[in-house]
Amino acid sequence: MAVYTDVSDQELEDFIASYDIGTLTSFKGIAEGVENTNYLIHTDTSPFILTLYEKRVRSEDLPYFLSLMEHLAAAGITCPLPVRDREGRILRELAGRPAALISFLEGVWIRRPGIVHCAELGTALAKFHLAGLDFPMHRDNDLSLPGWRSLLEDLRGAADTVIPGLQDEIAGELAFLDAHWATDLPVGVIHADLFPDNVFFLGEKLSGFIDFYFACNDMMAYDLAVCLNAWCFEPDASFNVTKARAMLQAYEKVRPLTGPELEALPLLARGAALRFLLTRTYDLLNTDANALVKTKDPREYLRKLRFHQRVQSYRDYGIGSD
Ligand SMILES: Nc1ncnc2c1ncn2[C@@H]1O[C@H](COP(=O)(O)OP(=O)(O)OP(=O)(O)O)[C@@H](O)[C@H]1O
Ligand SMILES: N[C@@H](CCO)C(=O)O
Repeated sequence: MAVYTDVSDQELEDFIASYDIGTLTSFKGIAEGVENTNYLIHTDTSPFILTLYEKRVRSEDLPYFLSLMEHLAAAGITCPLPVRDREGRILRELAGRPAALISFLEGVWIRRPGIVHCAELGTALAKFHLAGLDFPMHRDNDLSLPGWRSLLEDLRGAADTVIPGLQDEIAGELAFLDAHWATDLPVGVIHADLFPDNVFFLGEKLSGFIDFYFACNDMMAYDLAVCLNAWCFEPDASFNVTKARAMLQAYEKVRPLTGPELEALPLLARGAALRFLLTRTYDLLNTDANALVKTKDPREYLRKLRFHQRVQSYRDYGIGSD
């Protein structure tokens, strides 16, 4: 997360007093992340995370995210739990923004995930997908094809100021994905942003997922495609097929992929790479210089996209036999 919205000491003290969680002892803004404002709160009972929802999160979607966390926790998936105030409300308002207090999840995120972390992720992601199957609410993925198209329009040619030629390259990829995008794969609740900074570990054991604010109903294999991008490339931009194999095999032990899901993986990986290339380019061009936030590099996702464009089959990701 980041800090886009400042909260005064008095506002925060009053806010915390409306919960039955003890007295506020300290709070600080968390600089990590790019989407929402997060504060780490300590009371004399426990730590909590206070989130103020910013630009990409629509307040009408918040009940979906917060209920999903409750649903997952009830199904045994470790994730933060929304805290209810004295009137039983989860969703509040603070400093003019929608806000919620959630429990603090123990663990740390892994800066350089190894094979063992990728395998843990595969298992946990498959369990998450199974647990989501009976979640009764629905939210479309607003960052799929139509969302990518409007992001490209919003760039109004400015992508070329980030990387020369980028605007046309994105438009070409979007036209390809428009013509070939998968439509009939198994769907369910997906996390849609499962980067290493959203997955906590205690030692080598995965301790939980955070940051459900892109969660939606979409193709479950698309979630794997996001993870292939976010977990299986090295800092020198090379693809680590051993990590991909570990992740996919662990996933399939819990939820085997169908033939069409396997066939669609290279296409889904291209779509996932384009999604983050677009949002990163957009953010680079539109982030307020005063916000306490470190924007992320779009070039990384352009390289990943080009890698997936060259992939011949899902076997290039380390699974299946010739
Ligand atoms: N429930 C939680 N328990 C412990 N730490 C948390 C929790 N939620 C958030 N954090 C901390 O805040 C940081 C940023 O959170 P988060 O990833 O949700 O932000 P974001 O703005 O949505 O970021 P991004 O979308 O870029 O991942 C995390 O890396 C973690 O340090
Ligand atoms: N995880 C995303 C930010 C949230 O959309 C990225 O690294 O670009």
